[in-house]
Order: sequence, then structure tokens, then C-alpha cells
Amino acid sequence: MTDVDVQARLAALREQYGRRLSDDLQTLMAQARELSARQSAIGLDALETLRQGLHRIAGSAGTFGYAALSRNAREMEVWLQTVIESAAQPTPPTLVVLHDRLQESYRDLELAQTSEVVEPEGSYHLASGDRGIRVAVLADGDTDTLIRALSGFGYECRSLDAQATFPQWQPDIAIVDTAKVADEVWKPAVEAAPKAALILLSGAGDFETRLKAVRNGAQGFFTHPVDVPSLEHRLRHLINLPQQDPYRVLIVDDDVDLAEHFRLTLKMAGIESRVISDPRDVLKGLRDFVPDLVLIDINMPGCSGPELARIIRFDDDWLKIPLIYLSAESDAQRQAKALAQAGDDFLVKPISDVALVAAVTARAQRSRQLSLALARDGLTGLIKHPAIKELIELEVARGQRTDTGACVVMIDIDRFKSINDTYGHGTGDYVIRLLANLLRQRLRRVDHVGRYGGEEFVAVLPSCSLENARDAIERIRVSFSELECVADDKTFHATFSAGVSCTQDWRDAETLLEAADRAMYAAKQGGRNQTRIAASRQ
Ligand SMILES: Nc1nc2c(ncn2[C@@H]2O[C@H](COP(=O)(O)OP(=O)(O)OP(=O)(O)O)[C@@H](O)[C@H]2O)c(=O)[nH]1
Repeated sequence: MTDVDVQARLAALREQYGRRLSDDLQTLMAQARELSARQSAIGLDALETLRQGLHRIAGSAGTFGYAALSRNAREMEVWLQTVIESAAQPTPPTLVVLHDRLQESYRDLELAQTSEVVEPEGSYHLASGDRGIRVAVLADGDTDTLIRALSGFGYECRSLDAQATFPQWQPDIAIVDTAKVADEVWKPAVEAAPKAALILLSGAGDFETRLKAVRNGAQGFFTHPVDVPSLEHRLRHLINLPQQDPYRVLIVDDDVDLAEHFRLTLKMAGIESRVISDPRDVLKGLRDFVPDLVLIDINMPGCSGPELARIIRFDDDWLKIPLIYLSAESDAQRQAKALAQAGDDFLVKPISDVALVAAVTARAQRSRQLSLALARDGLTGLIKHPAIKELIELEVARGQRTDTGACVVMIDIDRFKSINDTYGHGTGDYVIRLLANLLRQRLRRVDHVGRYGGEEFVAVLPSCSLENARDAIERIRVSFSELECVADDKTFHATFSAGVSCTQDWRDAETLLEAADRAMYAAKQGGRNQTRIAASRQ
């Protein structure tokens, strides 16, 4: 779905919601009118139904651009809640007042719907632009090594004369070597590129120098000699290149329109989500979707949000996933009560699109970071052996189930022992990180890549044919062989050998891995720096 499609779907959803809101208000008005005319005592059930209707509007109307109506509904809900909790009988006149307020809201709604549609405050729009990422390097003298190293990762790099400003070619990132270029020279140049993120290189790494960098607006700081894999990692982070794996959010809400609005809003921000409207389906959703975060509505028929959160917390597998209530509940005491049962945080509906995206991103990022720390290898940031094996099993099973297939790739750096022996263990580590970054950058978002052993990597490519997998790895192999590795004042090139296997030939993860491993050894025996496909069993 393109951004334009998503915008159109959001607009259609807003319209559909407007119609539903109109129906809901009429229903509530009829209920309030009927109650106000009642001669007999009013049961708590009838009041609770009315309260739930108001609660639903309070929590959703703001999201679709009806903020005042949402506030009104909330006030009415709070009033009804106190009536229900005190078990007092509302008098007919108070119910008439309630009816009139509902009618007022209804009129406001009609007015809003006939006037020009206003985007809800804080609607999320994606900036587009498909050109390559431009990196300007400002350093006196030799910038070639850095430019060659970054170009190898696909960045469009230029060395800019420190005197020059940035005319047409507006960079996304400016890297300035403050050890070589004076402040009065680089600052005006950078000011001419206001959109560029600034990375400063420096000869000193003390606190004062770093503070000065922060005050100069730096978003990255590196000391000489610059560690290229770390610098490249920072570039990717700064320009917010798509995650190899987008954040995944499971939304549990019985209000289907609202949940769909949240899903589309998150999608516009590159966050994948899946909507579950029946709490009973949550465990399956967790297993299939493996989210980074779960958003849970509090009031759902059949199972409340806190009850659902406790069910999820029974299972150790989901312990690290934050459970966030997204609810119209604004009462601090009731929020605290829900959190005391289970759950990690509270977001109050209505919530603007921007606030939702910001809150979800921050929490998903934290959740990812924690998972990464547990499951990622310290040197490369790639998935560790046990976790990547689990992922391979998951993807292979999914590929078999959906008939989309999956490929497994084993990669081993050639003659790595001699790299260590010639240039030192530190340089060996550097080469491992270079390859890790390249794999992360070049594989698709849906692929998973792990560090399998010392200088051995494994990747699983879901929904991928053998030929496509081989071509992708071949392209990476060629790029890697062309990357310049730097050791002190020397440069050299490293290569790898790879083996690819596919689910069309092997049924389970274990045999797939063994087949890819055999193919990789065949590539080594065939002379290294090549990719071999695992021979089919037949
Ligand atoms: N620098 C560094 N070296 C490592 C790491 N893990 C393993 N090694 C070294 O990697 C080397 C692997 O060497 P071998 O398995 O003999 O193979 P190779 O030299 O790569 O040769 P081929 O695979 O046959 O091309 C060993 O010397 C290990 O000590 C690591 O994390 N960092």
C-alpha cells in the first residue's frame, strides 16, 4: 500500500467513523430520553450501558477529529460513573440534562460534518524521497579513505571544499573533521545545509570536547582513528533508514474502526501492526506476529484489558514485551489499579496521531533495545546463535505453512585466521563488523541475520526463491570484496564464501542449515570468494 493509499484509507475511515458516531449519539439520546421518562427505578445495567457508550465516544472521537465532542462525552461519562459508583438513583431532570447535552453534541457533529473536513491535530505524514543518502565530508586533505569506505555501503559521498557552501547538492549528513578544519570555516558551510545531520570527528575525546560538540549541534561524535562500522551504524540511525525489521505492534481493541485507524497511522510511520478485536485471539497473535509491544484497550466485552494483561504475563515467553493500555480511562486511581494487576504503562485516548506514533516508537525502541541486549551479539549487534536458530525455525515453518518458502544462507569470512595473524585481532573484529553492517544494510527488512560463530554468519530470507537468494548474496559478496579494510596505515580486502539452501529441497530448519553449511564448505574448496547452492536431495 502506498502512502497515498494509506491517506485515502484514513480519510474513508474518518468518514465511516463520522456516520457511526452519528448513529451512536442517536442511540444514546434515545436511551437517555427513555430513562428520563421512566416511572420505575432505573437499573444499574441501563446506566452502565449508557456509560459504556459515552466511554467509547470519549476514547475515539478525538482521534477522528472531534476533540470537543470527545471531551463532552468524557464529562458525561465521569458524571455517570459517580452515579453508578454511589448507587444513587439519577433523577429524571438530571437525565433530561444528559439527554440535552447529547443532543448538543449531535448538533455539533452535524455542523462539523457539513463544514470543511479538518485533519485531526497532529496527523502523521511521511516525508518521501527515494534518492540516495548524501554524505558530505569536510576535512582538509585526504578524505578519500573515508569516502571510499562509506561509498562501499551505498552512500552518495562527496568531499566538499571547506570554503564551499552546499549549493544544489544538499547533503543529508555532514561529517566534519574538527581536527583539520577550523570552526569559522566549517560552521558557515554547515549552516548552508540546515537539513543535514552533523557528525563531528575530533582528535580529542574528553568531556569538554564532547560538550562543545553537543553545543555545536552534533548528532554524532567520533574520535580519530574513526571506526568505520560504528560511523556507518550512526549514519543509518541518524537518517532513520528503515529498520531491517520494522517495529511490530499488536493492537487489542474491540472498536474495529479505531483500531484500524491506529494501524494505518502506525503504518505511515513504518510501524507494522496487527489488530485483534477479540481478546481470545491474543495468544495466537503473540505467537504468529511476535510483537515488540502490545496496545490493550481496557474496556472490552468478555475480558477486560487488565485481565488480558495478566493472562499474557502467565507466559514467560512474553515477559519482555511491554503491555501498554490504550484506553479512554482518565481516572488516575483506576489507571493505577489496572497497572497494579499487570501492564506497564498507560496511554489515554483520545490520542493524536503524532503522540501515538511517538509513544509507540519510544516504547518499541526500548523493548527492542532490551531484546537486542539479550539476543544480540555484542561485537556486531547481530542476532546470537540460539536466537537466530529459533528465528530460522520460525521462518521455515511459516514458509512451509504459507507455501512461500524460505532460504538459509551460511557465510564464512575467508582466511580469517591470516587476517588476525597479519593485522591483529582488533582488525579481525573490525572486518567482522564491516561484514555485519553490510549484511544488515543489504538484506531486506524481513530477512534475519545472525552471527553463527566467530567469523561465520547465517541469514534466513523468508518468501525468497533460491535464485533470488543466490543473486542477493552474490551482490553482497562482490561489494564486500571491494570494501577497503583499514589497519593502521595499511589497507587490504577481505572476502567470504557462502552456501545457500531452500525449503523447496529441505523440509526442516536443521537439514536446511546443514545443507547451507555443506554448500559453504564446497565454496571454500572451490577456491573461496564465491557462493554455492546446496545440491538438491533428489
Ligand atoms: N578477531 C576475531 N577472530 C576470531 C573471532 N572468532 C573467531 N576468530 C578467529 O577466526 C579464525 C578462524 O579461522 P579458521 O576457522 O581456521 O578458518 P579461516 O582462517 O577463516 O580459513 P577458511 O575458513 O578456511 O577460509 C580463528 O583463528 C579464530 O581464532 C572473533 O570474534 N574475532
